[in-house]
Amino acid sequence: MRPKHIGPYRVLDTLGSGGIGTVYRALDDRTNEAVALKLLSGGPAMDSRAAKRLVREFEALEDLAHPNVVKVYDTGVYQSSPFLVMELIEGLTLRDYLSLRGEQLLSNASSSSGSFRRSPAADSASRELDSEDDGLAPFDLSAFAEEAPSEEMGSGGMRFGTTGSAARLPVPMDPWLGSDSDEVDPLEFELPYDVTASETEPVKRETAARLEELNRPERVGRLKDAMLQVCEALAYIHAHGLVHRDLKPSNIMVDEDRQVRLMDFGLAKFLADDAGMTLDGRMVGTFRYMPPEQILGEPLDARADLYSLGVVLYELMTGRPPFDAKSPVDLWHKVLETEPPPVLAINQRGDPQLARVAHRLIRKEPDDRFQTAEEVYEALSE
Ligand SMILES: Nc1ncnc2c1ncn2[C@@H]1O[C@H](COP(=O)(O)OP(=O)(O)OP(=O)(O)O)[C@@H](O)[C@H]1O
Repeated sequence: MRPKHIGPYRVLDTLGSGGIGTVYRALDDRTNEAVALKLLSGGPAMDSRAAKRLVREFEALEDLAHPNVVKVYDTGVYQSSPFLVMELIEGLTLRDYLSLRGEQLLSNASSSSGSFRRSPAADSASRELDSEDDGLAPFDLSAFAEEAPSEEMGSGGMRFGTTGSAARLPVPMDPWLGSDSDEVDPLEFELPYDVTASETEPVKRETAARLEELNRPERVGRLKDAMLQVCEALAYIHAHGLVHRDLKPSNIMVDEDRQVRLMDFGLAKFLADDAGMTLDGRMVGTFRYMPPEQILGEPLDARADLYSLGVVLYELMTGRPPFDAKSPVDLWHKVLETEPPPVLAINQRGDPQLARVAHRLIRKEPDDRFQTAEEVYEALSE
């Protein structure tokens, strides 16, 4: 049940749930200011001492201040669960922002009174975009999709080892590979053509239309601009010694002024060790965006985030992830052993510069990638 009050914050409604908790829209009783409050609950079980310890670590996030990084105002413990109070972003996730309907929502917002409040209707409309308008991969169909499992896949959450869906290396746990994930086909998204087939393979009409939508100059311009802002945010958090570890489109929001905010940075660090594992061996992060070194349980650095950024860019350019599979083991195998189809083989009219950047970001060896977010920024600006 939704709490009415969490500390001095009056809970107004639920913005959504993710792998480690629920985000509420709330009002600070002291200032009457609207905030977003993230109450952690899906992570490792903890007593109030552990929660307090975690909150003390979260306090470091309050010192961060950057226009592209969501502001953390406050932290606390509510019934043994840590919470973070953040700037409330009235906006869309990056994927929705880049969709046609997202564009409409944004232009309506800026042409009206300027208030861009995500209504539940807008949220559900934007969720539909993935399957209908945007031509994007069926994130919601795969058990290892990046989007909120609680909303779209029942109990299929896997991020931060959500209850009943934990995965350990080297052997993924059975519940995760159970019947639910077998029933859905994460490869349902149709490629414009079989990349292994002859060049004369006909391009399906509706798929060509989807690609056309992905390549609209307005959309590509917004994609590039958003990527530049994400690079600025990453450069900032990396300079502060943080690795995001769970970068994905739903952790990137864009407001009506087209200002990007990176969310959930640093949380993973506090929930996992250097290699991205929790104490009980569960992986922190979202499988689809994990670099090889994270899959292998190796220590992570800022270049892990750059890999995830590359997956995001690849997806947003092609409508499908670079690696897709029906089980985590297959996915990990592909990430470790195979090369993804070239962006421009899937989307022939994709922006070549962006495609080059995406491929360099998703190189398997961290040394072969761009080494810093600043380098990515420069490559995108060329
Ligand atoms: N500061 C914020 N302002 C407005 N909406 C937010 C804010 N933080 C999160 N949200 C929204 O709340 C919902 C849940 O967020 P949450 O971060 O819990 O989920 P997630 O990103 O899907 O998963 P994960 O826990 O793996 O990051 C998302 O729809 C997100 O856009």
